[in-house]
Amino acid sequence: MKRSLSVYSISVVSMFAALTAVGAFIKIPMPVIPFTLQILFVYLAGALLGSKLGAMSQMLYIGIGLAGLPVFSSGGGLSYIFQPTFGYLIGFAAASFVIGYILERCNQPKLKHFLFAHFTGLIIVYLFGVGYLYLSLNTWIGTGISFSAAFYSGFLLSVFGDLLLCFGASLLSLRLYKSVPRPLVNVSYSGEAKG
Ligand SMILES: O=C(O)CCCC[C@@H]1SC[C@@H]2NC(=O)N[C@@H]21
Repeated sequence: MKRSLSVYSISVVSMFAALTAVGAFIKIPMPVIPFTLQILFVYLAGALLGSKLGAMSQMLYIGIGLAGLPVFSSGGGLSYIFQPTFGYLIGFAAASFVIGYILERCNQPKLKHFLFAHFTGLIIVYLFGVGYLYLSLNTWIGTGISFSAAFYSGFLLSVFGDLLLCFGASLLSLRLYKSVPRPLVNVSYSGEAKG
């Protein structure tokens, strides 16, 4: 069966790309890496849109930013791939995919499933983020940083806030999960699933 993206799924993918951009504007400046709300929408995209569309929303977000719109926490443009925070953005796409993938394997996900999926997503975001931060600062940026300093500024300073968001996103997903028609790829705009 050929699966096509419905107007509804294109709309929700675009909406989550836009919400992640809003999350980038809500930020608390910190040394090296700002604290932002982007990860909240990564959690929700994976949980509510599923693996493919969740990842698509984040890839759309990255694409819009690389195309030049200033939707990232420090602007946008193709050269953003050289920013030390670019690894987190790659992590967003990977994390939303994995969150959706985990939840697609649960028949009726409960709070513990959302918590587990979102926590896994958090680990993925930080693996990409801290790895890229360390690599970029020690190569093309040339500032030179020890791994413990990268771990401190790229993980420790923000992870507690992201754990709170993980909990909040899990509660919210539990409430909203049933109201999102599934599978989203072949749902018409009226919300009816096509055979
Ligand atoms: O340049 C960007 O737009 C990406 C910023 C990434 C910020 C990361 S996401 C995980 C961690 N939690 C935060 O609040 N900030 C960092």
